[in-house]
Amino acid sequence: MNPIIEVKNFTKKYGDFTAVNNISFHVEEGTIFAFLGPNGAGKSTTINTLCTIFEKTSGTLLINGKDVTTQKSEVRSTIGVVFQDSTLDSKMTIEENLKMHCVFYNIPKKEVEERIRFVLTLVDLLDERKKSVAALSGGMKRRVEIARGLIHYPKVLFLDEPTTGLDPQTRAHIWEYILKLQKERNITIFLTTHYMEEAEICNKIAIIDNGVIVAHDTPYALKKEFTKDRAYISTKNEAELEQLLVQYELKYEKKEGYYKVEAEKLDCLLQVLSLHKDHISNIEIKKGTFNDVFLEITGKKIREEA
Ligand SMILES: Nc1ncnc2c1ncn2[C@@H]1O[C@H](COP(=O)(O)OP(=O)(O)OP(=O)(O)O)[C@@H](O)[C@H]1O
Repeated sequence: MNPIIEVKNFTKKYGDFTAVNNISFHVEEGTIFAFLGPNGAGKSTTINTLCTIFEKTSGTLLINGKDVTTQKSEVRSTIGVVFQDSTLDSKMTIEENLKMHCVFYNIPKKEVEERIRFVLTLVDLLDERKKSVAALSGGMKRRVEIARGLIHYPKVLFLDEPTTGLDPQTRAHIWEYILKLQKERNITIFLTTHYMEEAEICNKIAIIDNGVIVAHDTPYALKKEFTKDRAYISTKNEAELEQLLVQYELKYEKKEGYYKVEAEKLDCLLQVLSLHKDHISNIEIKKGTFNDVFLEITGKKIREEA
């Protein structure tokens, strides 16, 4: 596949402070890429530099082969951006906001109507086009922002926390649109999120912490490397279970009323369970989660305050 975003040895300093420290990664065309990290990790700094808003300190950042420092206007015509905070004019209607954006992008007048229809159809808002933005729900506003980000038919769409602050149902809808854009339009999506279940939907994830990329892979590979499945066993004969766990070299922790056992060596675990089956009062096997991946790699939860 073709890398549409290429970042090599990117560093960004604010005065003496290094916010992003020599990171490299690439994003394949037509994929969904998630940039994950705790507060202050360097996500916005990277996204803003890729979108030509901030200047890099050093390194190379290319979008569709164009340099974000020396070919700004070529890059801008290739990308759409949806920021965390709404930048819609709430005094105007949906349609007026989109028309204004067409002017910014020098879209020929004869194409404006067709493009507005196209992008509003994508986010299911065509019938609402005459509504004032001030009257829209948070989820609808976000959909208008996505439509606006697509009006110049970009190849790459940047979404900075596209679903933050939205209720679960609206978040699910926004995701339907994101997946539709990828599947039907082959648009590359670069997003930041702190919802783990969203990161798991993406094709690739880069985890950034303190300005450094600490992991970069598919959700499946990251889970495989950084999480462990566990069995939670309650028994009526603790002495026997402990003796079997030791005998079969299974790592375990004794908790209040149950044993937490690492389920990596599945053969051994099954053997222990079969030998001990008459004493087991309850058993549950839990898969490792993406939260475990993040915790394992960064040593902190994605949002410490959450
Ligand atoms: N203009 C600036 N001047 C000085 N330091 C800054 C500036 N902008 C950001 N920083 C610092 O750079 C680091 C990275 O910030 P950045 O906004 O990129 O993080 P982030 O991962 O997007 O965080 P959040 O999830 O909170 O938005 C932080 O320590 C931040 O305080």
